[in-house]
Amino acid sequence: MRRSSLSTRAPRAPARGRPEELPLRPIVDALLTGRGLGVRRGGRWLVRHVDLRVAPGEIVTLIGPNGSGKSTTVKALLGIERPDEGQVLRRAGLNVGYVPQKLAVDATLPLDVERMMRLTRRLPERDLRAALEETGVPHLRKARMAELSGGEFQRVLLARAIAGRPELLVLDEPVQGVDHAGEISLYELIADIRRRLGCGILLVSHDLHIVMAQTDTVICLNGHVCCQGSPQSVAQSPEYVSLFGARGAGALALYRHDHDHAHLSDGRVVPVPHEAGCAHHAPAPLPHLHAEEPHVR
Ligand SMILES: Nc1ncnc2c1ncn2[C@@H]1O[C@H](COP(=O)(O)OP(=O)(O)OP(=O)(O)O)[C@@H](O)[C@H]1O
Repeated sequence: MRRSSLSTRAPRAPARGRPEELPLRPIVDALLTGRGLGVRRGGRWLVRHVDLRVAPGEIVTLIGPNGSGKSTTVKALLGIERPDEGQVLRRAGLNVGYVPQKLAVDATLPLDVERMMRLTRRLPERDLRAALEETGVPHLRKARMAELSGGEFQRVLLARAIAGRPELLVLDEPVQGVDHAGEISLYELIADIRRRLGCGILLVSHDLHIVMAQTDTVICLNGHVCCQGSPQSVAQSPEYVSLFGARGAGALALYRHDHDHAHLSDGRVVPVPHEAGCAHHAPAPLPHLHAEEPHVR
C-alpha cells in the first residue's frame, strides 16, 4: 500500500497473514518558533538573529552568560517584549505555563499557596490539588508564600504553571535559591512533568552540567545564537568552549551516560533507549502556524 507521510487516515483492516499496520502519526508541528528574532532597546541590540523552535515533548535549554539575552529572548517569544526584528510563530491557541525569572513576594503580604495558585484564574479544586501533588508540595497548601524555602517556592511556581495542563512550559531559571541536591531533584521533576504531560519545555538555565542530562536541544546564546544542537555536539563546539571554558565542556561530557536511564519519582532507575545524539536544531518552514498571542499562565 502506498502511504503518504502526510496522511492521518486510519489504516485499513489488516489482510489475513499480514502484520497490522500501525496508524500513521500526524505530522507534529512546533509549538513555538522564533525566526531571526531581534530585540533592540536603548539604541542597542540585546539579541539578534535568534532562530529556535520547541516541539511537543521536547526540552530546549537556553544557556549563556549573564546579560546574554536569555530572558529577553523568552519574553519576545511569549509576546511580553516586542521584537524589533524577525518573527514569532505560535501554534494557534497555544496554552503556555510560565515561571518568570523574577517573582518577589513581599514578606508582609498575607498570600498563601492556595491563593497564589488562584491569583490570576479560576482553578478547580481537583486541578489545584493535582498540581501541588505533582510537584511534591500538597502539604504546603496553607503555607504563606513569603515563608517558603527557595526550593518550596520554586515548586509552588511550577505547580501554578502546570495546573492548566500547558502544551508549553517556559521556565526562566527555575532553580534559583535552591541548593545543589534540590536542583537535581527539581530538574528530574521537570523531566518527569515533560513525560507525564507530553508538553514542550523551554528552559533558561545556568546549571549546565545538571540540566544537560535532561535536555534534547541546547541553544547557547550570547546576544546571538553561538551554537546549538544536542548537549554533546554543543559541548564540543569551539564557540561553547570559548564561552564557558574547558571546565564547562568537561562537565557536560561527564553526563553523556545519563541518557541511557531515567529516574522515576519513587527513586527507581529504569533503562531508556539510547538517544543517538540529536541532529542540529535547524529551524524549518512550518505550516499551520499563526502569529497570535499565546495563552500565558
Ligand atoms: N528593557 C530593557 N531595556 C534596556 N536594556 C535591557 C532591557 N531588558 C534587558 N536589558 C539588557 O539586556 C541585556 C540582556 O538581558 P537579559 O535579562 O535578557 O539577559 P540574561 O541572559 O537573561 O541574563 P541573566 O543570566 O543575568 O539573567 C542585559 O544587559 C540587560 O541589562
